[in-house]
Amino acid sequence: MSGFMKFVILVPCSFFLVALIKFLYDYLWIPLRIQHMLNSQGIKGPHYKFIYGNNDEATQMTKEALSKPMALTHDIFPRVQPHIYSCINRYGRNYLFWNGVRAELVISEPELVREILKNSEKTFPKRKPTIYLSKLLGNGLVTVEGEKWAKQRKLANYAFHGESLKNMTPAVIASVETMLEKWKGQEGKEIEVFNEFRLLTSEVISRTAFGSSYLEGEKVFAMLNKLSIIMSRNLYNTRIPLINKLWKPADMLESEELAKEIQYCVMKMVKKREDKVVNGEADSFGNDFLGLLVNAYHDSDKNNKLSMEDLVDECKTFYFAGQDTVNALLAWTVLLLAIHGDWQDKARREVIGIFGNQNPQPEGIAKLKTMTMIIYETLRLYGPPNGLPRRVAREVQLGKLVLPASIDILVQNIALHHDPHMWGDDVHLFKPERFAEGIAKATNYNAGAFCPFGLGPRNCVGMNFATMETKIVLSMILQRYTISLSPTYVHSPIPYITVQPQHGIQVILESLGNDA
Ligand code: HEM
Repeated sequence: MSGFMKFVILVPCSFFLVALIKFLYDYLWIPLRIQHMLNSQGIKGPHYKFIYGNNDEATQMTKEALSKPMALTHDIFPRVQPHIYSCINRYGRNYLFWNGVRAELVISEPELVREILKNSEKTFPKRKPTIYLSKLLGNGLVTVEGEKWAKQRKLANYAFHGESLKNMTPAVIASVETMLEKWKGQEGKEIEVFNEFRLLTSEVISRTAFGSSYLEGEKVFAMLNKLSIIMSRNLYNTRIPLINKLWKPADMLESEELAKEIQYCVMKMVKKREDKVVNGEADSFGNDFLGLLVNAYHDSDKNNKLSMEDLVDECKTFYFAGQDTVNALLAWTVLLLAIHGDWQDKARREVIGIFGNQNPQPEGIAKLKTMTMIIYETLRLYGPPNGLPRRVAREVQLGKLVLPASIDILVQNIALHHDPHMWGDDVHLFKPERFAEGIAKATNYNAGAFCPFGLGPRNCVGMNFATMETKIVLSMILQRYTISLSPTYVHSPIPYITVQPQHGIQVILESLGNDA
């Protein structure tokens, strides 16, 4: 064989060999080493399967669990996260899951949860978002890191706290009034409230944060909703090396299209704000959240400046997070009140005692103790199910464990909230009295045991806004109607980013004759 021929054969062979060794190192050696390291510290879990990890089992179990409705109980954990439920029962509260080739340490021990979430800025930061999540939220506040996060968080804190919240009350009330106006004449008939609350919460976030109406954001909401469904069905999707670079599945193509379209719609809204100032119709970009963002986009100080891309992502984030979450909370609370007439009566007595037949006002809202207990208990039973994702930035000690750098962590809040060791044998019953003396007492001063809004620096920036909105909506309904569950209701909680009622929530309202 000539020297040239040897060269032609040997060079590609050596490349192939190096690539193969690297591939086996990444996809076999590293996972097995991590598995051994954690197993030897007592962390067990289903075994690593080459490339796919445990994703196929998780997908299969979820499909099966969701294939039919369930009895009307609140024991939803085995249904909405069957794989996690079965692993916790088998391997304990902390176990190792293989999301493809990524090691994911699932944690549901309150002390460790607290430590992770309190140190979410540096030691346990957020993960790089999956492709589908980045299409949904981009570099918005939920996913962004470091200095950019600090800058964006400051703006959001300002827009959704204290005085700003008080100023939003009239817009929330006006949106509820529009919904209630539509309900007039529907007494004794069936109303599907999940969809009603979808429109309402869309209207509320549009008016309060973006100074527009639901109609203006309608397209954005619909597209974000589609993106969140696509993301949920790809939650346990394995990324196969190379193939994912060469071929894009239909879901990916659709997500890219939707993300482009959303960007276009949001930029149009921003332009409208800017034009008002340019045309002299307004002397500032406004004091609402969109106004603050547009101001930051025009800021000449580069420390405060926001790029157009970040502005669009922040709008996407708040349109989505501000609507989807409260929509689900309201719907499940109404279901629980419809089933538990005693708590419905207690909540109504409290509302009438504080507001009479008048619209809610901020000072009174702060006094709604029974309603706060009901909201906490609803969030415990039907809170967001997918967990809080983090990663380990560098080798670190967590409790007694030593964790290797760059593995992922999943704080499993649904497991925490449905844990009988923490909440007792009646864990699946709706008992708001658990929270009669506050969260600290209910959790035995274990901050990590109940965190529907997260914990630590990355906790929910919209928490006060969400509870204020929920309390206003429920107060205004309870002032006017009794709620009972329609016999047509089918209990089928389904996990998207929030837990949603698959077939809606059908209730029957009877007027109390108090048209406030
Ligand atoms: C019932 C309603 C809500 C629930 C249960 C909820 C839940 C959560 C949770 C658990 C987190 C922490 C995520 C993590 O640690 O990885 C979070 C963060 C966040 N939430 Fe909410 N949320 C709600 C309403 C809202 C509303 C109304 C808004 C906007 C107005 C909002 C905007 C955000 C944002 C931007 C973050 C990220 C904060 C950061 O990382 O600095 N949320 N939410």
